[in-house]
Amino acid sequence: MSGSEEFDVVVIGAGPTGENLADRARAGGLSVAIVEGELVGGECSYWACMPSKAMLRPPAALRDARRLRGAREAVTGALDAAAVLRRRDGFASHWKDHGQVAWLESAGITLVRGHGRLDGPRRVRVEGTDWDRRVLTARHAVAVCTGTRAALPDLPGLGGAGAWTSREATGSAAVPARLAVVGGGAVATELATAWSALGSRVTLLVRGSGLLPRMEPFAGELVAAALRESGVDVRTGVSVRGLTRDREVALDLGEHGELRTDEVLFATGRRAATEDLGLETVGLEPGGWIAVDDTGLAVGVDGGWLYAAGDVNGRALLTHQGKYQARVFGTAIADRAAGRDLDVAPWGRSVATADRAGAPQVVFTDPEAASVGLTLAEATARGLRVRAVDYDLADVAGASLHADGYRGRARAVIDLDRETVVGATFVGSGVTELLHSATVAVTAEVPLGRLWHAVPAYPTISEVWLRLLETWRG
Ligand SMILES: Cc1cc2nc3c(=O)[nH]c(=O)nc-3n(C[C@H](O)[C@H](O)[C@H](O)COP(=O)(O)OP(=O)(O)OC[C@H]3O[C@@H](n4cnc5c(N)ncnc54)[C@H](O)[C@@H]3O)c2cc1C
Ligand SMILES: NC(=O)c1ccc[n+]([C@@H]2O[C@H](COP(=O)([O-])OP(=O)(O)OC[C@H]3O[C@@H](n4cnc5c(N)ncnc54)[C@H](O)[C@@H]3O)[C@@H](O)[C@H]2O)c1
Repeated sequence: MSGSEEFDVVVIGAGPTGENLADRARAGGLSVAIVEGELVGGECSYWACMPSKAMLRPPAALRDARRLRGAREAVTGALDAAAVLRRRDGFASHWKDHGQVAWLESAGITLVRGHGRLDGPRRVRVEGTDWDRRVLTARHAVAVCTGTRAALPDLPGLGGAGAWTSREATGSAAVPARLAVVGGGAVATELATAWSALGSRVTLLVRGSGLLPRMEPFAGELVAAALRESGVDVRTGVSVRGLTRDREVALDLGEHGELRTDEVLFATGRRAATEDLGLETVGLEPGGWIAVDDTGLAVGVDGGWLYAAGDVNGRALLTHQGKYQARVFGTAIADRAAGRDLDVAPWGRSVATADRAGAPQVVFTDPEAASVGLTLAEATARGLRVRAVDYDLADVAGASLHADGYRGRARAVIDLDRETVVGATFVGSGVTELLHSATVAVTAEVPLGRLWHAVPAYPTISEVWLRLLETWRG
């Protein structure tokens, strides 16, 4: 089949960002087509957030029980890895997308399956499997929401070695006896944690000096110490020079010798999925991140019609930030189409200010690492006059009740001129749900004087807020 159809908005990529942007534009009264080349739901649903967290939660529950005298006595068996992976398969919807397709239909969004490419201003050419080509024309906007792919280093032997990316590492049905993980970011640390708990002997090969380099240094230090205690061989300052596979994989580590393993996961970052997107037809360079302004408009494209949201613009590679941008940019598209004024002052309705000032992240390692806003180093680099206030979470009553021998730490980064919190980091078991309180404090710019009246319930881990404020006041 071949044809040309017109919609108010055409979205390329139906991951969490594309779905939400389409929904907002539709809610604003616009007709919307969404183009998807693989599964509706994107990376997050099938090969990233959902399956990885489903693999991490059962081991975490088991660890929690084992950390409590009286409860640990009731834990008599071992983790059932096969059952964990079957449960994981359910959270990945068995890699089928009919649930999300039904949602698109209920929202009145037209799904066009196939690979989308820009074909000049406001036009998207789609190549499908059961028809040659469809051309979609957008009256108001095209939104690129194509996400990222794993970025692999250019190493001798990598192509033929059957190395894992995050896709295989979140989808494997078998537990490798030995697994090498290359990288030190969120993907590497979470998947090293998961596969180690499921029974693999894991070696973590980190090029830099520590883990989780985007967070406060103590986050990576605490996570590395716990990984080592759980049996993971964490090696820093190590680079892979090349690899070969016969029955097993041999990694050349240069002066650090050779490592033999059954599987190797490269968790070495992401690259924008823009290399085969027709960007050259609208004057942009293929292959890179698509830079946008705070309303989502692509920089360097005339006419105010091309938007990019989510991972593909490189602002914050997190599902919730992609969905946030989708809400903001989708509403801006509808407002512009209706001729309504935008609200572009910082924190206004039409701008994604939180990407730069208040993006939260939880890394679901053991201990969990949760952060929002700026680290001390980032705040200092931005020229802010700041002070870091630290507190040992083990000294909080709620934490000591949560686990025997609790280990963890908290930091608030205080803007000394405005007396507000510009960043916060919590590392410890059970801190994930604490993070949103910090996100509210940072994005609402709550003055410390008022935060003093926000009383945390006793005895919860949230009492760390009181301790941080007491430490600040001295
Ligand atoms: C292992 C792992 C774990 C993660 N865990 C978390 C987590 O716990 N929390 C969190 O917030 N973030 C997590 N992330 C990051 C998260 O997955 C991404 O931020 C999120 O998926 C980005 O959403 P998106 O919609 O922008 O892009 P994607 O989810 O990548 O979706 C893009 C969609 O576009 C489609 N597409 C691409 N090109 C085309 C084209 N030319 N034509 C048609 N369709 C196209 C793709 O098929 C895909 O469906 C994790 C990432 C990884 C790798
Ligand atoms: N829980 C979560 O929120 C979560 C979980 C996973 C991923 N994510 C997001 O997905 C994105 C991708 O995560 P990631 O961990 O893949 O990327 P990353 O960029 O955070 O970390 C990549 C790591 O690989 C290392 N590296 C890069 N090239 C290398 C090379 N050639 N050899 C050896 N090491 C190399 C880097 O030094 C770094 O430690 C991040 O933005 C992350 O926040 C979020």
